[in-house]
Amino acid sequence: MGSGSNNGSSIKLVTGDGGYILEDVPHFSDYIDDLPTYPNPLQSNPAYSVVKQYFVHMDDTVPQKVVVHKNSPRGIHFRRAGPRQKVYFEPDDVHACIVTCGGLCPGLNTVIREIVCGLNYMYGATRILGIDGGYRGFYSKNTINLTTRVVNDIHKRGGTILGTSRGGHDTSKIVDSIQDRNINQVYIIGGDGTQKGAAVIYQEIRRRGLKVAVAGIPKTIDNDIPVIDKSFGFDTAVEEAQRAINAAHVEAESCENCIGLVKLMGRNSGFIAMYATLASRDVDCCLIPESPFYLEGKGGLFEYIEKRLKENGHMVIVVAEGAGQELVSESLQSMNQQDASGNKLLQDIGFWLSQKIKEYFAKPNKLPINLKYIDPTYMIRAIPSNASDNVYCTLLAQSAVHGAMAGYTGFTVGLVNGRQTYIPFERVTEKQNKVVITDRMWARLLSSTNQPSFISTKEPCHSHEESPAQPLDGEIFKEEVMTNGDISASVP
Ligand SMILES: Nc1ncnc2c1ncn2[C@@H]1O[C@H](COP(=O)(O)OP(=O)(O)OP(=O)(O)O)[C@@H](O)[C@H]1O
Ligand SMILES: O=P(O)(O)OC[C@H]1O[C@](O)(CO)[C@@H](O)[C@@H]1O
Ligand SMILES: [Mg+2]
Repeated sequence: MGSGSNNGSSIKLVTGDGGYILEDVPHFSDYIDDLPTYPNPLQSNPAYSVVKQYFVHMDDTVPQKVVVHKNSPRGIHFRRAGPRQKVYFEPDDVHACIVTCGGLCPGLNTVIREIVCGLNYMYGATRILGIDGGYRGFYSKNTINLTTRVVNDIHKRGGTILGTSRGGHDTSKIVDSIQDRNINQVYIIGGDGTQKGAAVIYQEIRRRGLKVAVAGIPKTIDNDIPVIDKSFGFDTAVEEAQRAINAAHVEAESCENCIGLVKLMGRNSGFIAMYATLASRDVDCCLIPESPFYLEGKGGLFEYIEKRLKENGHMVIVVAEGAGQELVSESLQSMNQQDASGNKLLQDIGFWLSQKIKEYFAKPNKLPINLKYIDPTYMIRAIPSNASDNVYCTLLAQSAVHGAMAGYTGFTVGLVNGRQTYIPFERVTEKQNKVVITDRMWARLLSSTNQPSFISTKEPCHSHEESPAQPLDGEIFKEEVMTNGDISASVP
């Protein structure tokens, strides 16, 4: 076994036989000497002490890649999440806080609830503060006392009882507030931006030599966080999107030459649109940011709509909000506006597309059409999480609590190949997860909708700089298949 850190990266690397690499997460002992440890109170907890091997072995790790060839190196692993024999906090020492940042997502309240209940019921820790309204709440708002009583029913509600915001990340003010309040466990729930913010908070805490654990719980309705199998709330959102698609289908079927158009969320990644389409089977065309499309001419959207209406008398189109942004900018003046976090504000592709389709079919000799536009974007993320997401949120929250109690810090919890793990912040913030349009999942979608691929007949309307060329089976590349359908490739 060897250890060190990667070139140009701060990740703790441990190497082993057969090309084994552990991308480890930081621990208090990396920068604070001689900290006392205590036996894990779960050892005498009647619920857990009956579970054989309840504690995670210190050497347990989870491979990032489970599809391997006989000569493949063992590759990258992440530390397995779960309770450890020794903890770094006594129950009365713990002073935790929880913050939620970025957009809403089903399951936020469940994660908050389960952090509070996990700390209390598993570790006897009761001092837990809620930070009001995202990062800026650390230095501009009063805190909220979170007890098991306060959080008891919150998982049945959508949104976040703590409130959320974009922007306002002032690292020194946030860490000053953590230090002034004697907080020693910080649970940060949010998307890619939030995890970047959590990484700098961790670095500043470490620079100040504080015994404060920083744990991230990845949240995003867009499912754009890399490495992890999928983000919580995604399933719930896809399920809710079905209702809108179903309504569009019922409307479209009910009158002649009718088009039902549904806009779904997905700023840079079209996972919601893709999964909702695959699940529904009523969709004739799914447009996502990763797959450029065009309207006019051979192989274009209008030609396909005409064909489908002639064949079927109706059709359903699903468009992700980030799709075709270049097309919209070409015809409307692009304003290049950003939100408070610096995310590009999108033009309304759904409304624009509705207008364009109506204009096209209003021309002489074209089919007279009816178009029903449904925009359920905020509805799919403002609902409570479904049963499966509730369980998933519980496991994520408990994993975060176990990690912080065991002295790990600077980590994001995440499901990797079905196992709970601790992942270094850098791994989940270095890129965004996207639908790979040369992957089998997108091929499945194309074959289910029969839509044109919009590839090759015309120059793409926008480039693919961010997504590397993805090889299919049989090429000389190794491929890394994630359960969310992503494939990332590297030369052997
Ligand atoms: N590079 C960064 N460094 C520090 N803080 C950041 C960074 N990027 C974003 N943040 C902060 O993280 C918070 C959330 O970011 P953002 O609004 O991009 O949402 P997100 O976490 O990506 O969630 P989502 O995109 O799923 O809604 C904001 O308060 C923002 O200021
Ligand atoms: O709440 P806001 O700022 O309008 O956020 C909208 C964005 O947030 C997301 O839901 C991600 O959280 C995107 O899908 C969407 O573009
Ligand atoms: Mg984001």
